Amino acid sequence: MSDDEPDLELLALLRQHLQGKLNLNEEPETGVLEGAEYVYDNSIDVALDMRSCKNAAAAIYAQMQQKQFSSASWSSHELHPDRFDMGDEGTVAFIFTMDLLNFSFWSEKSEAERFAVEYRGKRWTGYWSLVAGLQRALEEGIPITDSHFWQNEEECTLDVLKKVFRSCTDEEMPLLAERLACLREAGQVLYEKYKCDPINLLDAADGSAAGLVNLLARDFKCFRDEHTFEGRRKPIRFLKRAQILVADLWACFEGEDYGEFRDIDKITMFADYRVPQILYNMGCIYYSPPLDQAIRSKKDIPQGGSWEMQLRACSIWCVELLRREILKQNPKSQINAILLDFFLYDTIKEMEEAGKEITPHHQTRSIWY
Ligand SMILES: Nc1nc2c(c(CN[C@H]3C=C[C@H](O)[C@@H]3O)cn2[C@@H]2O[C@H](COP(=O)(O)O)[C@@H](O)[C@H]2O)c(=O)[nH]1
Repeated sequence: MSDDEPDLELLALLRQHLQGKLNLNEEPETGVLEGAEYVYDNSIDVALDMRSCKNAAAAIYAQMQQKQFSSASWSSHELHPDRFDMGDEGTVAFIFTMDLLNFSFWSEKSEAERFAVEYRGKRWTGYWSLVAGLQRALEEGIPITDSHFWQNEEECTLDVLKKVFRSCTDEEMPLLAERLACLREAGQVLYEKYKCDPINLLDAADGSAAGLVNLLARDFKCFRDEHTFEGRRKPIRFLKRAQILVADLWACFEGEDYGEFRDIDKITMFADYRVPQILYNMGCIYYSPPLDQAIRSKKDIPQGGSWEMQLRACSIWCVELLRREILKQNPKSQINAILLDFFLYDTIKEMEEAGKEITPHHQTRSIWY
């Protein structure tokens, strides 16, 4: 659109504002917490144990203090991009690509046989296989974080994506075709609306975390993680990858530059398959017998079904209650849902690494988490 052409979308927004239908000065909301509480209030298969939540809040706070857990912990992971090495634009492109593809790494195979990426002399599984694959691809000269590449159907093929995430076992990364579709769609949307660069998306969000989450959900189908719950007219919004994208930017840039968001505390826990697992193992949430049995016997839990919706929403609500309890016990606490979530994810991974006896996470194969 040339400069002298009127921006019809902006004119429509201004007209609504002048008619009092829309307050442009109003800070945006994502609606995630409201939806989570609604599902929690209407859940029969997932419940919260308040006594355990109180105890867990105290234990978590003590451990976070002891570890001096902060947004700086993000960059301490050896595979996460170092923004000083990669440059600001390269880092934003990396994180955008990473959170476009940040879903569904779980495997039914053994540790030795499950999908794994070999990089820097180590075998990386789960989320870290994604990060390792991206880092390795860049080192091999594959422009995997460039949206022009994603749109090039001759160059960015399924075979190239298989190479990017090639496994050192016989198992391939799950949902590779779906991951390619996410890259294609994102490339197309960035071309149409954001001059091919996710930096322009950040500029459009104008420093609002909720605003950026809403832009991602509005413009990218592959970020629009919202689903109906038992006939409720308004969909329940989880927006997990849109939210973790904002959180990863905030943590990587330590709240400055491309990580500066005035309303970062509006971001909720990210409804994945790991945090519900640790909340269950801490006794904070518990399940109806049929759901408990299904998870323990590693049955597939259908995406979008009532059980899965309750699992995701009640976990968001549980982390919100933990955050409030921590604040009540420690009025000076600066812990937001992001740091709590990151800590819980890292903790369950450490427990698994240490061979601790933990019950399985729920198994839903989906592009949403
Ligand atoms: N709620 C939540 N979900 C998270 C993460 C992360 C990694 N975040 C890093 C950044 C800062 C933190 O300190 C972490 O080091 C991945 N996931 C999700 O888990 C699943 C992968 O599990 P597994 O297959 O076992 O690796 C998959 O759905 C993935 O999207 C998190 O932090 N919170």
